[in-house]
Amino acid sequence: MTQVANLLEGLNPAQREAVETVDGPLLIIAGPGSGKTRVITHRIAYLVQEYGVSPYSILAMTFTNKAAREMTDRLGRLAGPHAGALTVGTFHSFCARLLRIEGDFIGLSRNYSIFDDDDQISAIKQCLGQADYDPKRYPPRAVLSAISRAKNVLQDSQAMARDAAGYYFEEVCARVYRHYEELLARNNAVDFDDLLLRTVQLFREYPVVLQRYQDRYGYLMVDEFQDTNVAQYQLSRQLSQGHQNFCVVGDPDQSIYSWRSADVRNILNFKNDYPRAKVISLGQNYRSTANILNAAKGLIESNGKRLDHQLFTDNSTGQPVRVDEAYDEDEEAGKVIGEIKRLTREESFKLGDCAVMYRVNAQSRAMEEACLQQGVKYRLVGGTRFYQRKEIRDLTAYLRLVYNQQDDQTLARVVSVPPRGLGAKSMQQLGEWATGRGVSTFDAMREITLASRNKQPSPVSLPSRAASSIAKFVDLIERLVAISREAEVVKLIDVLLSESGLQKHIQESDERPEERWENVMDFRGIAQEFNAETPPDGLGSLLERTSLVSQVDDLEDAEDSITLITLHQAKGLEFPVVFIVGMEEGLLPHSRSLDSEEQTEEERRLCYVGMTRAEQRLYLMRAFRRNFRGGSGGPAAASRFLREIPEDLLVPAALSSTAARTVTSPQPGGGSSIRAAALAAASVAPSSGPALKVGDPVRHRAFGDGIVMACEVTASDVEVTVEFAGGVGAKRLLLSFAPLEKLSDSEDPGLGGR
Ligand SMILES: Nc1ncnc2c1ncn2[C@@H]1O[C@H](COP(=O)(O)OP(=O)(O)OP(=O)(O)O)[C@@H](O)[C@H]1O
Ligand SMILES: [Mg+2]
Repeated sequence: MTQVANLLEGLNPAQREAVETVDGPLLIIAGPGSGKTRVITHRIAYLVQEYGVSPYSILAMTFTNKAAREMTDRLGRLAGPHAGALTVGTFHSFCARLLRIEGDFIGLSRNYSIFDDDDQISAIKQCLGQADYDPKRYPPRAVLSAISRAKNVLQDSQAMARDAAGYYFEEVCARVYRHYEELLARNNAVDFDDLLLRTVQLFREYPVVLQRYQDRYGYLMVDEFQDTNVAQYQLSRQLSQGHQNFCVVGDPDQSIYSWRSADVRNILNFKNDYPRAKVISLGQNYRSTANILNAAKGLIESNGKRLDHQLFTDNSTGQPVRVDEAYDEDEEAGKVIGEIKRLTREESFKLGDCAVMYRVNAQSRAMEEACLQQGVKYRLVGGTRFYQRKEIRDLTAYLRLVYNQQDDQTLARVVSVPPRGLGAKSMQQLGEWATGRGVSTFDAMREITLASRNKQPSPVSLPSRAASSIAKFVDLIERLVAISREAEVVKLIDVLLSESGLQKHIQESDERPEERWENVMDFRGIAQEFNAETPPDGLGSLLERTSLVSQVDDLEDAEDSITLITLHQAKGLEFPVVFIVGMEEGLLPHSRSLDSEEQTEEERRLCYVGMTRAEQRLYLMRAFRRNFRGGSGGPAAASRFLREIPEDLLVPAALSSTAARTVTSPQPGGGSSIRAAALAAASVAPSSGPALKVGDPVRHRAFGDGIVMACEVTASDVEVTVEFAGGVGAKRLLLSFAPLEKLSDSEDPGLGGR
């Protein structure tokens, strides 16, 4: 009994009510950090300890495996040895297990396989062929997405076809879908969406089976209910039909998965589907300081359609949210790491207290590198490490071969990306011949090419197609080698990308071509740093850097390490210190979301989720330039979200960067009064106007003297065009960063009046 008392003690009255409501449907809608997940875990422990409910009959669904693990951990502490008998997992893991046992009913044998992304795409390609559709007109990725959407609303191919009548693309997809179903069946396989769909179908067609699971699971709970899709909701309804002991917790303001067909309307439907449902809201946030909470609330209020609910905290005010700006993503990363080091040195924080969150995976690259340079351990949640991504490995393999043609290992990788008609058999023959003569594969290729150029018979008998492929390949590599000896690294990369066909290969790939190309451009941005070295030393240094970075896998699970994580994956988690990087228009909100208000609102919720992960410190960072946008590093305006946060809760942080890097571009740090004025103008508040006007004479630390030709106020800065004397010409500069000094009129360099 004392244990039960303890279970309830740590709860406020609303939470306690939720825990004690053990029978019937229960809907808990509440904001971040209000204890929703805590209520679920306590409720489970309470059911077991107070009511003697068998843990075997409790099913709790979470959204990610990580969340499931965290809940099991918390339950281990609360429910002790009972915890093992509980079923806690994601919808997908629950269904996968169920289908292993019951799949026979619907023709799936026990050893069925689950198709991953690559498998799915090649299956779709095959099906497009069977149905006689041109994959150029019907991109497999788009077809697969349409099929996935149909599956998420529980449509099989027939249902999809019925719905598609009159919409040509959908009709095509429905036909491909039918072939795809057959293919999956032939392979005794399912895809990710099928796990849910097939389980719901199984329950529908075999009530006996459903009955068994209804009997077993007398209590059902779902966390993060705002992110369930139709299939997940349907499955929960089936399971809870009889007893209706169904408890869901969620927060409409944190719904961030509509792109995966999650439907926040499930929360609203809940009240219709379960009219007896008790609704409880939890108003108190226990996670964050008042400043952090209020900043987040200020942001989310910009969303139009919201269920209004109260959210307050008794926590201390805490420090203001810190906002800082950097020249580019590397400086941004350097500043973040510098501040984290300071927090661990001067305050009581540990590395494990700190998390850095970002919108897209490509942003992890700069952070990973800064960690490495500074010897700070990190763990990357989800996502492949930057240098291990396929497109980056392909590109660096080319560079490595150009640097050292004796590397057979690397040649083997490069030779078929993109495919160039050199089959495994030819390569094997070639390899054997080379080994026999004790030369590298590339040298052997060179000999063959030389022979054919001199119209001599080939020393190895190869199909003529292979021989001509080899000659082309040798040509390509030799040309690149020549360039590498005289040109800057970036130039080499550019020629390589276009002439090897790698660029086309990546941009036309089926798998996230945009994101992959962004990664390549990000890599190009890194390479820029080595441009200054004499060729081919720059290439050598670049390669050294990349291999160093990819050799530190063992850092991954280190306990005392900072966490690098996307905003999407951060859902449900909490950290004492949070940095959100890349607060820029086009990134957060993401450019793909800008054409619809609804999607922009989802981006705002995503930012809200990120901010509300923070317990004590929150930092919002932006960079003026970001290399992965296309290598040129176009300037980006500050995120509108920064302006939407109440200004009095923010302070400029002016963090110092620890990154040891040589910068050739204009750098923050000039001490002129114009800079101060411009910084004020460039703060998160809308600009108060330029401190320079057209015609003003100015002096730049590097470019010399010039005249202001144009001033343009952007969202967060002032862009000035200055015509410099002495053959330097016109430059466009960001006022807040350019080391510009206004001259008195008597110092006019004499260009004026044009
Ligand atoms: N009554 C309470 N007393 C003390 N701490 C609490 C109380 N309720 C919740 N907490 C703590 O507040 C933090 C947030 O709780 P929890 O993670 O359950 O919130 P949540 O509503 O699930 O948040 P999110 O919406 O972000 O998932 C946790 O550290 C939790 O232990
Ligand atoms: Mg939670």
